[in-house]
Amino acid sequence: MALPLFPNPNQNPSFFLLFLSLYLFASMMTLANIASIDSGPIRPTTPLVIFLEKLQETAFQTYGSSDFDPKYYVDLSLKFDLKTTEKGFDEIPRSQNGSILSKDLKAFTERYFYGAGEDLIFVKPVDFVVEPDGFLPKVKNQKVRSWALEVHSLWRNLSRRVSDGVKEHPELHTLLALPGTCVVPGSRFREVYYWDSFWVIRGLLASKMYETAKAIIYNLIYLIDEYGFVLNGARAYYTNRSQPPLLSPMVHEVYKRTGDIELVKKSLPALLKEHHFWNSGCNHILSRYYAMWNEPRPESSTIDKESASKLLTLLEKQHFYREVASTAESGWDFSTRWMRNASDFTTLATTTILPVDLNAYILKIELDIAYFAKVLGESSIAQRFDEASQARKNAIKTIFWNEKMGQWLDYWLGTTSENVHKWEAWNQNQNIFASNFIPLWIDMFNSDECVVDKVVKSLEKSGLLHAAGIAASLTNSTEQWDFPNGWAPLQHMIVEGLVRSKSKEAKTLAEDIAVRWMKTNYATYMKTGAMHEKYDVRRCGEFGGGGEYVPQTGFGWTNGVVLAFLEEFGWPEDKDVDC
Ligand SMILES: OC[C@H]1O[C@H](O[C@H]2O[C@H](CO)[C@@H](O)[C@H](O)[C@H]2O)[C@H](O)[C@@H](O)[C@@H]1O
Repeated sequence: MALPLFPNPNQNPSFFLLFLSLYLFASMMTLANIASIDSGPIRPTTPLVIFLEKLQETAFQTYGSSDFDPKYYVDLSLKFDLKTTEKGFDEIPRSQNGSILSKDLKAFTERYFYGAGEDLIFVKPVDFVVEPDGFLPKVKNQKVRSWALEVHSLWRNLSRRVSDGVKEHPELHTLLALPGTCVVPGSRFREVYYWDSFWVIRGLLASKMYETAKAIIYNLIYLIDEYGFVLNGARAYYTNRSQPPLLSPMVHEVYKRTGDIELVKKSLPALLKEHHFWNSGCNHILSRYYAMWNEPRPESSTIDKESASKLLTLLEKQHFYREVASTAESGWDFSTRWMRNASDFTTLATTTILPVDLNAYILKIELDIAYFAKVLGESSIAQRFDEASQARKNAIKTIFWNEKMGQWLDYWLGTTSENVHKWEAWNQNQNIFASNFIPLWIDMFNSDECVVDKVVKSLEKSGLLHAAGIAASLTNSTEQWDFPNGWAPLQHMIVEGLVRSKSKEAKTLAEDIAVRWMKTNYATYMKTGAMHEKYDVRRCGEFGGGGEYVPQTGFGWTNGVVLAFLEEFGWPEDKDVDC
């Protein structure tokens, strides 16, 4: 969702006056959303999701919280129609207080459901070969090369197609009927995820698997055609929100390697729709995350209800649930980045934050649309998006850039009519997060030598750099997108931004970060036979993260970033493979 924002009057006095009158009317509308408790849009879910949530709740009460994964229940598919299943559910024997015996619930689920993930079929991608021609030419070290080939082979373990049953009877599944080959993150994430797909594609390109990369893009375009935007993931319970919008760079990267003009032709209308989803259409705009949902997330319903239990009124709970879903939309679920009070999860305030990274991604969409339009000879679209990208670039500079820190900072909107639309320095969140460096990924910023110089110095002394890469934040919280976790996407975007600049110092830093990350993954893989979605960045090579680890499956975006880094940097001769 987008929000018009005033320029900083100190930096841009002329813009300030120009927008003052236009803004008064718009701000009345905006304030209604921000100041009141939950007046936002809702996108209803399906009867199946509602029923599976009921099953999830029952399972939680019956089996208890130990090792309980609520998502498992909303991933089940039905053997019979919903009415028959509901009847079977009502017939489960219950004691006087309503409780159910474990054995009865187990018998019910076995009789009425297929297991989670059974509606996705393993496939060998059409373009997979054991050792692709021209695979990672810079990797000479034999030990590293054979590891890289193993990582490459993991694409077979992560590739799926949606079973015909889903296409014939979508009402029996929460899985959505994507048309082509899918690559899933792995572990409990059995379905396609939006932003994960970007790093999966980066790795597939290093693996020369162009057809699979295109199939992923066409799946995401299918979601835009069906729903108007790319969903968080390909499940019926994800239809109320998106995820960080990275379709345009996926198309750009694949086009660069293949020159496939058909791909660009088919992508452009979808990207225009997606851009519309993230923007209200007026000039000079910055966007925020805003889910169309104010109830517990179905895939985590038992957890969300527990978190909301200390809130007293329904309105407070609804407001909190929208913040939770909106934070999931950010991909950073969860982090103190989005909390007013770092020790109180119920103070999530994501919908009142203008996030640096989201706006960098939307700027990239605008730049990519302008580029694709030029390739296709659509000059009026090209011109419109050249202008839009200039406007957003200015807004990013004006609202987010902090000269003293050499970082771009999230901007917190006020909640009263006096302060919501007035730029104030103290509304910039001065805490250090990896997201404060993401605009460097955009060429408009990494081509500015003065900016790069400041950002490199700032990153070096930020405290985010550790033995295993870049931490998500400096706050030592229990939230997974905080210290001590380092995530593949953050390593990659920052490194790529540094590499694209002209600065030698930036390139050296990029290689240093990439090598730390690759060594961590190498060591973890040697120790455990897999790579994980995130790492404890304090300890080199030490597996760290929640969630189960599945040998030989790896994790989609980690595999992708490792292969992308090996392609870019090789394995420097003087770097030992051991941690
Ligand atoms: O389990 C519930 C949440 O799981 C997802 O979030 C995490 O995994 C995703 C897949 O790798 C990743 O894209 C995201 O950044 C992670 O935080 C899901 O995206 C959430 O919406 C969901 O509630």
